[in-house]
Amino acid sequence: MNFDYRVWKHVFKLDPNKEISDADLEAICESGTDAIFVGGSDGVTLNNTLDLMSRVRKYAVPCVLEVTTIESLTPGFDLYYIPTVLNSKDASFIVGLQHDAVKEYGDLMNWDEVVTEGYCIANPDCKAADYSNANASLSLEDVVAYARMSEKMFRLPIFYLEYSGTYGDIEVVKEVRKVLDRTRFYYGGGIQSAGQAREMAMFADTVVVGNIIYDNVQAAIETVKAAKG
Ligand SMILES: CC(C)=CCC/C(C)=C/CC/C(C)=C/CC/C(C)=C/CC/C(C)=C/CC/C(C)=C/CC/C(C)=C/COP(=O)(O)OP(=O)(O)O
Ligand SMILES: O=P(O)(O)OC[C@@H](O)CO
Ligand SMILES: [Mg+2]
Repeated sequence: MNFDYRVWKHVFKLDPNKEISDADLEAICESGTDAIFVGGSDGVTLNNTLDLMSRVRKYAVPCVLEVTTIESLTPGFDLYYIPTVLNSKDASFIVGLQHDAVKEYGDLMNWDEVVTEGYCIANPDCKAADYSNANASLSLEDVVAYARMSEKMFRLPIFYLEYSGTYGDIEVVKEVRKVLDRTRFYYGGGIQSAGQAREMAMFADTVVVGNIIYDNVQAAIETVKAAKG
């Protein structure tokens, strides 16, 4: 197990609001992926988060909570990924919810476990865009500027290009690659096959695979080797 998120090339994102059988969960956790992320954009509660965490914890794989609601925060994860939605029209999703959480938990926090993700949501039709009130109809130049801001202005550890639910534009991914050096480049959205995982992994540092887990677990598992090479 390697807990250094800076070397992860492939991660699975499990949604606490979705059912997964024990057999499929075992296959996912033992697939050779670098980490399991727990997160979703709706229906995430403390109960379903705790349930999924305890099931993933049976396996020797790093387990990360991607925090989308303050109610689902719980100890027990290896790392806490905190999104800031760079292209939100609502300051709550850029710094507001994070401010509320740090006010409440600041004294308890182990900052070594906290990793901030600069999210750029590029699929206007996804739930995450709706939930965070993002201006997700972006040109290539818009996305590249958010990537540059993440690294050069805000020194964020992660820039996350989020196409949740749809396969992204490879030309955009290629251009983002060119402007990121120290900030880690996460790509997520619509990966349904080994070929797509391999294509995105040529440019992104870390490939995130989500929904296909629930539709075709075998196809999901094949993305691991494809992304990690
Ligand atoms: C108590 C305790 C254990 C404390 C530990 C200390 C600690 C780590 C504290 C953290 C403090 C902190 C700063 C917390 C942040 C709190 C918070 C609520 C932040 C908000 C972050 C934010 C802007 C969220 C919105 C971003 C977003 C929309 C993400 C969605 C990404 C995603 C999961 C997309 C996929 O969704 P899905 O449901 O799968 O969608 P589809 O159905 O379309 O596939
Ligand atoms: O569910 P998919 O479309 O694979 O996207 C993965 C991840 O980026 C969602 O936050
Ligand atoms: Mg999903």
